[in-house]
Amino acid sequence: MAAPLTIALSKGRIFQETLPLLAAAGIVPTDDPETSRKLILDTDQPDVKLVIIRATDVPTYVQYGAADLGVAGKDVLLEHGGEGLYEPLDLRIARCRLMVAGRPDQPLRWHRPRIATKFVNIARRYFADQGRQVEIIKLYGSMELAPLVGLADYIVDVVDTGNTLKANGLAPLEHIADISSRLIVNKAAMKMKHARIKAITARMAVAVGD
Ligand SMILES: Nc1ncnc2c1ncn2[C@@H]1O[C@H](COP(=O)(O)OP(=O)(O)OP(=O)(O)O)[C@@H](O)[C@H]1O
Ligand SMILES: O=P(O)(O)OC[C@H]1O[C@H](OP(=O)(O)OP(=O)(O)O)[C@H](O)[C@@H]1O
Repeated sequence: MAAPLTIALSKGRIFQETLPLLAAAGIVPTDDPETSRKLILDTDQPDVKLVIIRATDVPTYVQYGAADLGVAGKDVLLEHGGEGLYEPLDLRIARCRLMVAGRPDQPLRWHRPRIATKFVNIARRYFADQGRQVEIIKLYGSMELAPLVGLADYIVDVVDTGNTLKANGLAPLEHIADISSRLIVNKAAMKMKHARIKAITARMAVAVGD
């Protein structure tokens, strides 16, 4: 009898892009998170469940072993810190870049410019590494608004096409990191359920062309 497994995923782009990779590992959800209100989804394998949570909560569930596996953006993992997790596979999905952005025409506050972001740890580390003093303002979304209304001088956010920045008169200024989503594994589960997790990782690795 195989060890039961719980996999943490977020709705939206990660769920959609993870579906074919899960299928390659022989796991097919029998509930759809976009239409179901259930937070624990069944799969075609009776011993494999999916838990559907906020993207930023995925590393926390896996860190504490509430889920054995998860899929999380590298941005979310850098912000979380990665404690209690292994990150065995780059799934190469939900690709984007973490950038500093701002209004190209905006007069800059040279003394401690204000940075609005939901990635406060990443931003603090990035500017500290460069010896730049900044004031970080924590937001939970729509960061692009902050420079438009004078809340901040710059933002730190993910950028893909650049359309959101452009639509708001902002421009990408500095590149912090290339981002993609990663398979993450609870460290204890990696020991206790090693064969099962290794098999899933190997099949997903083939599917992503690793
Ligand atoms: N525009 C984008 N293009 C490609 N990938 C993106 C884009 N925006 C975010 N991502 C990546 O996809 C992941 C999930 O993004 P998603 O928008 O589903 O969640 P979120 O809204 O950032 O999280 P939360 O709901 O916790 O606030 C992000 O962590 C990031 O790695
Ligand atoms: O460069 P672009 O292609 O315009 O993508 C960048 C946007 O994508 C993300 O938001 P998302 O679409 O996930 O909406 P959200 O704010 O609800 O997370 C991010 O916060 C940017 O606003």
